[in-house]
Amino acid sequence: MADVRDVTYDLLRSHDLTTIFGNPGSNELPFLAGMPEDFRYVLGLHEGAVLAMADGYAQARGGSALVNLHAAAGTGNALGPLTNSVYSHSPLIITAGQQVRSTIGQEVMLANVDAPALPKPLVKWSSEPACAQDVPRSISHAIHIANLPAKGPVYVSVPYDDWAQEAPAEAQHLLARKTGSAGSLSDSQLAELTAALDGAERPVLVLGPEVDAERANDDAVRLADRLGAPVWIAPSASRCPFPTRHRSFRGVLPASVQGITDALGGHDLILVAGAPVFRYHQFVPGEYLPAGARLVHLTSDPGEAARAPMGEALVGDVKDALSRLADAVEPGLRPELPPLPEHPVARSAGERLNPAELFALLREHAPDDAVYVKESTATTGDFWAQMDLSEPGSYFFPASGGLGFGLPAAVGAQLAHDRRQVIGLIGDGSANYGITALWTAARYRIPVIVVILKNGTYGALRWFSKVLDAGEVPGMDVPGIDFVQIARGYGVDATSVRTGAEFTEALTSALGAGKPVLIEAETELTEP
Ligand SMILES: Cc1ncc(Cn2c(C)c(CCOP(=O)(O)OP(=O)(O)O)sc2=O)c(N)n1
Ligand SMILES: [Ca+2]
Repeated sequence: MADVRDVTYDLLRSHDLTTIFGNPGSNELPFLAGMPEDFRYVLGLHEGAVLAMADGYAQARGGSALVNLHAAAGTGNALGPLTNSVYSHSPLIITAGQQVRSTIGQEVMLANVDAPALPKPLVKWSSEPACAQDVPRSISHAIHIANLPAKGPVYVSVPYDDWAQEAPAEAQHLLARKTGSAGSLSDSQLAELTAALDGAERPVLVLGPEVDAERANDDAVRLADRLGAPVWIAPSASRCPFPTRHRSFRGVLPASVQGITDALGGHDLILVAGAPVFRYHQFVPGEYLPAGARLVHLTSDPGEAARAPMGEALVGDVKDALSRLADAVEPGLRPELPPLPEHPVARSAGERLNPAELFALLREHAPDDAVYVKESTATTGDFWAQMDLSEPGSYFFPASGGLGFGLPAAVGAQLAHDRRQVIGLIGDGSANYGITALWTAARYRIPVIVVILKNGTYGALRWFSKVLDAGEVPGMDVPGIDFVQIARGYGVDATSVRTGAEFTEALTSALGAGKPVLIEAETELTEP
């Protein structure tokens, strides 16, 4: 007689979900007690770090990740980073332990009251199975719905007395289940869009995170080459969908209505692929589109298609659409674009490292296929101006701007990467939201490099208070944090640097260390 727990582990194994990111409580012990030998548990000391590590792991591996949290208190701690996962379309399978089924209504200690409602609207689907016998099917349901478009996190709460119950024989069918999406543009939709692109004087591509997530980067390059079109990354970029030294690359669009319209001025056809239209940030009202421009939006997410304030949208497989368009458009209709100018020269003026110089040194000394997980909000402009990113999966940023993603996600991404070096570029403000992930990196000897950009302040907010004309605002400075001592306290070797030469030496040593290393860089304050 197989019990619910055994069948559930078999189901998780059939979906390659054998790594559990978690932080346990009494409600979780009956599930974890039976963890098979071929599973591994990655302990995070705070559920926010647990969720963000799982998100970094899932995005880096291009698949799902399994999370196990402690009832309401654990789920609540994870909601911050979960705001990012819903917008990065991360297919996270989040499970949470629940009190004994018959006591939930009494709201006994550690009861997760109204559990499925707790993570909404930050999950695509959530459930607490109506009986123990439905637990395996509910988790199967969760796995499939998380991975069907538009992908996203899901949540299943399981009372802890369910695990030992006998599983229904028919649960065995779940182990063989497969689901997939077949949402491609029709031939007539493709033909109409091909004709529009061929007929456009000055088409432009705007690419978003889904292009990188679905590994459609090369398809986008082929389309840009055949169109002779410039390429922008959609605003509030959380991934890098296009090689940044390709002659078509024009940078990341500003996150304001009028800023985008100004940047796209003169183009008559704007093709947006794999991004919402658009993830505005600073409220700068203006014209949604340049005069005479037509916008067509390709996305797998009906929600993105429906909520956009302008343009036309086609919901389908973005990689399939870009690949078929690249085959169909007429090449050579427009002159080849000129090569890109060299990177701007970056110099540090005084006693502290200019972030642009730090990024230039990374470009020079880090592996070409390094993976950057960034959560330093005032240095974004410098980063994109200095970096040469060419491989898919090279860049991750919190998709909804919720801090606490970066440092843990860098740890999770490194756990997914045996070959590529992951480098976290974390602000001295952001670092504190997920700092406990340093312990996990040390505990499991995950060789991530974490660079703390220490300018002593919430740099982006200082800039934003100027944008909002808010004047002097309290709570902007974070002086006096010693990340070297903190890192060492969590078991991670660390060093502090102030010059380019010191940074290069520390980076080179960290690259060969084979263990987690933190580099605290005293940096100048710059603007996004
Ligand atoms: C969970 C959370 N809390 C607060 C903020 C607000 N916030 C905060 C506090 C920022 C400052 C980040 O400072 P930093 O040191 O990490 O980076 P920079 O100095 O480069 O801006 S940027 C920003 O949007 C947020 N986005 N997410
Ligand atoms: Ca800072």
